[in-house]
Order: sequence, then structure tokens, then C-alpha cells
Amino acid sequence: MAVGRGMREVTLDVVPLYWDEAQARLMLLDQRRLPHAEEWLACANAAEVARAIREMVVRGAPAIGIAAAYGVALEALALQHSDNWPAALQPAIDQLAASRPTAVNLFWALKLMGEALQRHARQADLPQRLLQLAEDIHQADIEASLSMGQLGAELIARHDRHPQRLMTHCNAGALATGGYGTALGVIRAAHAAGLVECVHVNETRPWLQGSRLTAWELLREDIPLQLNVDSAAAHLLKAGDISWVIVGADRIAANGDVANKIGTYALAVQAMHHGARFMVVAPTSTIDMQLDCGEDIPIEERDAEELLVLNGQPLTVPMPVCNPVFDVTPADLIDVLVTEKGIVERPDADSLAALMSRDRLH
Ligand SMILES: CSC[C@H]1O[C@H](OP(=O)(O)O)[C@H](O)[C@@H]1O
Repeated sequence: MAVGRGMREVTLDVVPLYWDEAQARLMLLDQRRLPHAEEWLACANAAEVARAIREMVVRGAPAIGIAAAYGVALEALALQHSDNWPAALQPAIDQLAASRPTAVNLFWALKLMGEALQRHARQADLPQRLLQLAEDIHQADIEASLSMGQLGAELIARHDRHPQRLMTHCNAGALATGGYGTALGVIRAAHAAGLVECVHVNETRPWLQGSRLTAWELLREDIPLQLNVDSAAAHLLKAGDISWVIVGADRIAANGDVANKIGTYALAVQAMHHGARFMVVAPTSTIDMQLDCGEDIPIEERDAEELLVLNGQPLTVPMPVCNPVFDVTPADLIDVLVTEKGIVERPDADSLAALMSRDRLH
């Protein structure tokens, strides 16, 4: 899939979801099966999309928002001849909103779809308009990732033009977005510019987004990596030869605090202590200007089974479990935020407000 309206053509090796025009279905690459199998799930309505989000068939803040947008379009196509059309769509939107609580992109996309629904409620082609909006949201996300990749790689080059050792956490790659990726988008662009000696990939327990998803993406493109257990990150940073820790985000509060995969906060403290720069890469659809600070971000708790069972096999015996799957990194631990609207050094409330008032760079 080649993309890039008015931008350099980039071939996207991995796209985690697409609209199947012939079947009128949303196709999702089942990320629970990767890297061992590439299986696609066809979604016919909003309930199936909501379940796929909840069960992490599709995951990653931007990808969740895009999938939810297609979910609204799917439901509109299914309900367009029902009695109380288009009011009948609201339960589906509510069901999608209830699928996962932390990634604000989900609510951002549903808000856009809801506004379009109101604006075009009396149009006979309302379902087609909603589908076009979902496709536009998807395309805009890909273009945002391409822009952020370039901006982040140029920033890395400004600090040091030699090949460098980088570290990433979880999966903020093509699989977490509409394609190309946020943190991995920067790593892809940096690798293309000859700036990557090695990517240290944190396995990211318990769901293993690093060892199963990020590693799968990097191996496919021959981007050099080394996998490590999460608890080795501090030891690796202590050696002093990792120049950047680069991560994605699920929700960024108005003061610059960042919610991301559990373990990100510890990584930011370790990076600060050992002199590695900390880069967060996220489209502005991840910024929640309605939340003053990170302590207000809802943190998802997932099932105990994620810690106790792996691939259907018990890892240990049943016991009480605490499984928060996100944490909040205070803005003062973040060296730079890369968005499609530009770069913010040392993000805070003022610089984020200024960023959000900017137009997109291109
Ligand atoms: C580009 S956003 C990716 C973001 O989402 C991941 O969470 P999950 O796999 O639970 O959806 C993780 O926080 C990544 O940084």
C-alpha cells in the first residue's frame, strides 16, 4: 500500500486494518496471533469492532480510534433502513466508547463521527459520508505518522549524525496506528537515514507488545534490534551508550503528562538518571486538552489472566493480581514531544496550547 498525498511515496509494509469494499467489512490483523500467524478478522458491525478493541485484536491508540470510526460506518450501513434512523446509531457509538478507557484517540474519533452524524443526519447518503470520514481519519493518521517520522529522525540527526543505539517500549509501530507508526515511524525514518546502530526492544510484559509486535515489525525490515526483558532496561541505560528512548502515547494531558504502556514512567526516570534523551511521538489526536494533568487520565486495569497464563498455559498458580496496563509519565521527564504539527521541547501547558493552535505542517 503506497501512500502520501503530496508527500514522498512510502510503501507501507504493515497495515493493521483496512476497509474491504467488496464485502463491506472492516478487516483487522489479529495482533493476538502475531508473530506466529497472520490471521485477519472480518468485522460486520460496531459490536464486533468493540469486542475486537476490548480483546486487543486491534490495539494502539491511533489504531483503536480508526477502528472505532469504521465501526460507526459499519453500523450506519447496517441500520440505515431501520425505523428510528439515525438515532439508532447512538447505542453503537456508546458500545465503542466503552471498549477501552485510556486511549483518547478512541473518543476523539467517535466525537468526529458523532459530529458528522449530526451534520448530515438528513442526508440519504449518510452511511457513505460516515465511511468516507473513517477513511479520511485513517489516511490522515498515516500521513501524520510519516510527518512525525521525518521530524523525529531529523531531530536525532541534529544531535548526532552517527548510527546510534535507541530503546523503545511496547509497540508504537504500524500495528498501533493506521500504518508506519509513531515511535517506530521515527525509528524507521532514522534507520533509512543511517542513524540506527541497534534498537533495544523491551519485551513489555504482560502482553509482550515488544517481543511479539515491535520485534516482528523490525525483523521484517531488517532494522537491527536486540530484545531485552523490561527489568534489563536500567542496566542497559547505565552503560551510557543509548542516546534516545522513543515511545508512543495513549493520552497526553494539557500540561504534557503522558499516559503510555505500563513501564514507561520507570523508563523515563531511568533515562533521565542515565542521560538518555526521552522522546514521545504522538499525533495531536492523542492530546486531551480537557484534562489538566496526567493524574486525571483513566488507567485501564486488565484481567489477571494476562499475568497468570501465556498461550493458554498456566505460568503459575492462581493468586491476587494487580494489572494496570498504563502509567503516567510527568511532563518534566520528557525531553521532546514529536507531533504532526511540530516538535515541542520540554512540553508544558503553555507549549501544548501553542502547539494545538498551529495548523498541520503539511
Ligand atoms: C501509537 S500508540 C501505541 C500505544 O498503545 C499501546 O497500548 P496497547 O497495546 O495496550 O493498546 C502502548 O501504550 C503504546 O505505546
